[in-house]
Amino acid sequence: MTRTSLSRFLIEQTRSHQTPAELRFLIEVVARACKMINHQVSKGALGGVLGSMGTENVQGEVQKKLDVLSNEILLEANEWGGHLAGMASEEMDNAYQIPGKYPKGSYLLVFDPLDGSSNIDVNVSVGTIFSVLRCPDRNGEEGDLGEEAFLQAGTEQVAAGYAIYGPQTMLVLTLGNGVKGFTLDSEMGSFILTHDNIRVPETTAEFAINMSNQRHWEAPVKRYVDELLQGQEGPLEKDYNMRWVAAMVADVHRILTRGGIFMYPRDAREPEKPGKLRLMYEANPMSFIIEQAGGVSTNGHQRIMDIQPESLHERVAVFLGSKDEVERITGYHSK
Ligand SMILES: O=P(O)(O)OC[C@H]1O[C@](O)(COP(=O)(O)O)[C@@H](O)[C@@H]1O
Ligand SMILES: [Mg+2]
Ligand SMILES: [Mg+2]
Repeated sequence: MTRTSLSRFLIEQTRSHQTPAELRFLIEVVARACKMINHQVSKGALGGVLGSMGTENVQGEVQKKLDVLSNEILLEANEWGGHLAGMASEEMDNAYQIPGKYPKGSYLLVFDPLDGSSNIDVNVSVGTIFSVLRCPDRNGEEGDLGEEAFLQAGTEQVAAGYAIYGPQTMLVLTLGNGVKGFTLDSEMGSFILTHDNIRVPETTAEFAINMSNQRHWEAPVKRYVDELLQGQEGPLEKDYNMRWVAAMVADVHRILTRGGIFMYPRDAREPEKPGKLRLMYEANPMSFIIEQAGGVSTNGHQRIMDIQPESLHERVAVFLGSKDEVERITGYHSK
């Protein structure tokens, strides 16, 4: 059986003029960093990587040792590539400019270095989410690459992907022409194409939401979940199953594999925030992947990828997955 590695796949993309060489190189470097993170994650207690750092990130969340380590791995791997102008991460207060005169590379990389970090210490799947944007053209002007350069709608993404560190380590990638899944062959040290054309089934009987927040939800979400729970006897006339891994990567990966709807609505716990998940690091890359796989992604009111970000660490409500279900709950928001 001939196997297509991620490198081979990317080379073919460049040969057929679908992916610029610089972007190919950037994805290769990110994939290499994900392999290194995978290695650290898999060491667990043996590597002394479990537990908290005792610090907080810009969003006031306690940082795990692996949050910080994964962030450092991604920064270091990408710092000298020449293809990037800057990076932004869930774990850094401000955007990071590649040292040297601006502009340098053509792209910007944004990432959630370790998603689902509450799962680390209990040995459940975690992941890395990333998104690639073009660096705005500044006509050769020098100076700091400010936060504004990153504030681009999700529709501007040129690539997005995630790595999932689970029973198998996989890299799922879109370059804007469908979604491919690569499984890490750890003996060879390479990602091998195993899922050629990932598609989200249009209908589903599975949902994912943190039910413990039910009393804080807004009316449309309460109504929809109540209908799901009524099963056969309710208006949707079928029984639904529920799953919640508490790592967006793992929940989205399941939806890409067998359909479903993922929801993290805004709620009354922190009414001033539009949701928990981060627009730039989580919602936009996952929305790009889901849409490229034939699914739908909204914040209940509009397509997530159409939202114009106003700040780097902006949050957003998320409803994504199988078309019929996402359209139903989005419709409930307008009633
Ligand atoms: O614990 P909760 O509130 O259910 O939240 C789970 C959500 O939080 C997140 O873990 C946030 O990600 P981080 O671990 O990167 O902060 C999502 O992956 C997941 O969907
Ligand atoms: Mg996350
Ligand atoms: Mg994270």
